[in-house]
Amino acid sequence: MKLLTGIALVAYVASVWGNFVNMRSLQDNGDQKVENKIEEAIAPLREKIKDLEKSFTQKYPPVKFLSEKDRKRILITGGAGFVGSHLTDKLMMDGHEVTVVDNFFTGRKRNVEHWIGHENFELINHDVVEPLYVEVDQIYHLASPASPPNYMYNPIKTLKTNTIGTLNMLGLAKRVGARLLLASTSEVYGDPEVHPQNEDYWGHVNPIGPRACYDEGKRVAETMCYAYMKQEGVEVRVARIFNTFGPRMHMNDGRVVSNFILQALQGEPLTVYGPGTQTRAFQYVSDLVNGLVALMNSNVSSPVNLGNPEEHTILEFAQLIKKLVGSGSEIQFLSEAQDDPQKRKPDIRKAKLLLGWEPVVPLEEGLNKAIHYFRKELEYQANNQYIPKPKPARIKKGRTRHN
Ligand SMILES: O=c1ccn([C@@H]2O[C@H](COP(=O)(O)OP(=O)(O)O[C@H]3OC[C@@H](O)[C@H](O)[C@H]3O)[C@@H](O)[C@H]2O)c(=O)[nH]1
Repeated sequence: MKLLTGIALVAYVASVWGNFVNMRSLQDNGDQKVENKIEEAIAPLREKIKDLEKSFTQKYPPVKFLSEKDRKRILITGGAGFVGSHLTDKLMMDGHEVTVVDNFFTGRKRNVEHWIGHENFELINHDVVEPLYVEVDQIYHLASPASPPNYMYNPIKTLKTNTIGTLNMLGLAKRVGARLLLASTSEVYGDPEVHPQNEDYWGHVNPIGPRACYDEGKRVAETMCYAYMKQEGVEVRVARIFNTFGPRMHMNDGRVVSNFILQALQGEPLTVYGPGTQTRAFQYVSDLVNGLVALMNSNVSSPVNLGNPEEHTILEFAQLIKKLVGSGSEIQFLSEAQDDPQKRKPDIRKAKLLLGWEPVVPLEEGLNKAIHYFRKELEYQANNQYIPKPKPARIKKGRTRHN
């Protein structure tokens, strides 16, 4: 009897336990399902938090470490512009401390935004027409509108930037003992009677034509450099920059490369001014930047041409861009721009001999990079519903403001 009762009791306890275990596992399964549902719901939130964390921890392009002795404090005027921002990238990545000064007339914060917050980088919104007080070892003086439509838009401002602005920067160089490199231009040769142009050629410039604000502005800027060198002992370098192109040219720049690429990409006619027989030679921006740095750090104080000597007519150039874009755009011939230089090609023997520099990026390779850049820009602008049309190199009617 006792045995039977014991067996019944054990059986009862076992069945109660079994039920309990079953219930627990049912409950566990339920809990698991709820947990899975919650996990599913919060997974996208977790991803969002990860993205936010990433955007807070700013990542910079890789920067070399330079010892105190080798690290220079470098000022770049116009450093948020097309050429200036590529120069900023190179000098930052080489490990220097870079201060960019720009008044954002043609420069854009976007061009240097990837450095904002970096301990070696500083961005100052300042117009070089006003004096500037900073402690630096080298000054790359690039500030000036450079495309004909931009520099003709406000000729008085262009003159002030190239004259007063250059005086201010030379004054700064003198005060702090810095070396100054002036970004001069092939436009100092005007509509040249010597071909190709070497540094000894004095040029052929119309002093009262529409281009004079820039051409003469840069010529007097060169004069100022050598006056400060002779009279005050300031170390100067003068780069005569020939036509340059590449990513970060402004959509509205109005120079031939950006105009043709944008027109070809949008299926619009490529606007050739005049018959298209005028010639130019185009260098890719990275070649120019390497040349500028080589010149700054050389002992060559006389002017040096920096450009790619591969010369093409503007019509050939239009056809090449059409081909590379794969565009069906027509070529449209418009009236000739006043005082447009008819031939231009740099003689770069001096740069080769004294700096060991010459361009290395083939034209088509550079153009493909620029085309890729402008294609992306168009997509970006389309998403923002705004596509600026390139301005033609015509003088604007009416009064412009200058300050
Ligand atoms: O849409 C266009 C734009 C320009 N052009 C022509 O293409 C040639 C090149 O014109 P750009 O405006 O690109 O440049 P430019 O050679 O006139 O001036 C440039 O010279 C060297 C640099 O210092 C400066 O960046 C800039 O002043 C000119 O003959 C111009 O008339 C066109 O045929 N169609």
